[in-house]
This record gives sequence, structure tokens and C-alpha cells, in this order.
Amino acid sequence: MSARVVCFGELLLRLSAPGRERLLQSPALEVRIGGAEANVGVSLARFGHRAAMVSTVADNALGEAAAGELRRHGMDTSGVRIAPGRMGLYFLAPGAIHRPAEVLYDRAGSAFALAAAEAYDWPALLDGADWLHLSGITPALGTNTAAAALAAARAARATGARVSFDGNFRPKLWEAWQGDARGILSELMAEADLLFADHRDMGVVLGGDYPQSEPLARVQAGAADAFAAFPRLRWMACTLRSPRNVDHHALSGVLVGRDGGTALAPREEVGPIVDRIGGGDAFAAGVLHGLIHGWQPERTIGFGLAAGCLKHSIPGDFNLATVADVEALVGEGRYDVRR
Ligand SMILES: O=C(O)C(=O)C[C@H](O)[C@H](O)CO
Repeated sequence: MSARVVCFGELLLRLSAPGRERLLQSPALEVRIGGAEANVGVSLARFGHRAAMVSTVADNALGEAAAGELRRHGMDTSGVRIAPGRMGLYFLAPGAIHRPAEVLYDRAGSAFALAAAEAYDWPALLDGADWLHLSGITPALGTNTAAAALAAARAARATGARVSFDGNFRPKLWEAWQGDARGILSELMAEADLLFADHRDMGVVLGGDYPQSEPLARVQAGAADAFAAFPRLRWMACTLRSPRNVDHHALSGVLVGRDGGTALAPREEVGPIVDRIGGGDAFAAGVLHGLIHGWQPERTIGFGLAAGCLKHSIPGDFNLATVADVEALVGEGRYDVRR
């Protein structure tokens, strides 16, 4: 079964230090294309869905390369606008062992951030869409993108498409313009059918405090608050991440339904990590894939977690795993050489 999924967000160039170096430790930076919503779209395209990107890129070679990279991985970019301005950048030092990864954004005033909400013709862009996927990064970029994200979500409701929203709270971006994260994120979450968020996101948005010591109980308490606050919401999902160190994490996944039913994917040891950026987006694409297929919650969350784990083995922001790769990890003989 293939669905049409429209993803709306900024395309970024990621400039990372080679290997495990610190930024500019040597005079080289590796360039990749990323962006949380595009990462979800590429993964869904690899899973066989009709994934379409809606964005605005700069009218220069960098913008063309970013859109081209999505096409290379099977996304429809006919909804990507080209406008004067610059591409957003982020610099990454991936860290190692006890030195955490560092992200430095350089995206203020990008062509995407400057695009007015009215630049997007949502009824046309969402024509035939089964799902719209958004994240909390887009509204964190300023008033234009916050208005555009809300217009997209409301248009999706009007056309009958479901809305998937990943909280992706990025404090540095909200602080840069003193945006009202709580008010804006809660307006967006109110439109969502599916929310990727944990108790920390719910703390930011609803002000809740989750003193439970057990991680699953905290997530369930956050989910209960989300379902009470947002009547449209049907599912909430998140990963539970326990870092052993920067290069090795234990990951599990949780999917909570409005009826309170909780499906838990058992913990996986993930390490040594090759590249964790985009792991949450790969998980989101995996969960969406399961929901599109109408799978039972246990199968859906198992697939989502396996997709997220596989991303940690792949350099760059995109999860290039196929359905067969993910199913091989969920199944027997997961580490056999495939020949
Ligand atoms: O951090 C951002 O805003 C990005 O979109 C870059 C990465 O692709 C993203 O964080 C991965 O989820």
C-alpha cells in the first residue's frame, strides 16, 4: 500500500567536521543535505510511498542541489519553490565517547524563513494527500514559517488528510526571536492526528511536570495530558533513549493510542553509532509506514524502532534503509551476511 505524504519544512545544508574532529580542527567540512521533514520524506519514498516536499530553496546552485538530492531519493519536489535569498546551514561536530555532538545553526533570513505564508497554495499542494508531515522546527524559524505551518495543518484538515507532527523542540531557534513556543506549538498539536513527542515536549507545551522516575510512566503521563488537551489526537509516539556514551545508546520505542493502549518495542543496543542525526525522523517514517498499512500497534512500533536504529548506521541525515532492510532487522537472522 502506498500513500501520498506531503512534508513541509526547510531544506538545510549540513556542514560537518570530518571523522570525529571538532569544527575546523582541519580545514575541511563535509556537505550533506538534511532537514527533519525532508528526512522523513526520503525515508517514506524509500519505503515506496509517494512522498512530496513542500519548501522554499534559494535561487542558486545550493538550492538546486538540495532539491536535486531529494529527487535522487525518490521525492516529488514539484512543490519546492525557488526564491531569492540564501540556504539555511547547520554545522555539526559529531562528538565522540564523552564529548557530545554540537550543532550550530546559521539559517536566519533563509529563503525558507523569509517566504510569506501566502506563498504556498495549500489546497493545490495537498491535493490527493493522505498525510501531511510537519515538525516543530518550522514554526521555530519565525512568524512567516509559524503562520505557514499552521495554514498547512488547517488546510490538511479541510482536505481530509491526516496530520503528523513531530515536536522536535529546538530551544536555540525559539530563543533567537523570542517566539512563543508554547502557544504556537500547542496550536499545531491541536491539529495533529499523530504526535511524535515525549513528556519533555508536553512539559514545554502544556506546562506539565512529570516526576515519575520510570521513563515509560513519564511518557504515558505526558500522553494522557496530550490526549486530554488535544481532542483530535489519535496516537502519540516517541523513542526512549538511554545514552551509555556519545557512541552507544540503548533505544526503545513507545506508541500510545487515545484509548491508553501502549505498545512498546523492546530495547535495542545501538553502537558504535555511525551517525545519529535523523534517527528520530527515521523512527517517525517507520511509524507512519505502519499506520498507513493499518498494522497493529506492536508491529508498527517494532518497525519504527528498527528503522530508527538502522539510521544510526548510515552517514548523513537520510535513512536510506528499505522496507526489506527494516524487516530483516525485526526478523530472525538479523545479522547474517545477506548473500
Ligand atoms: O536541526 C534541524 O533543524 C534540521 O532539520 C537538521 C536535521 O536534519 C534534523 O535535526 C534531524 O532531525
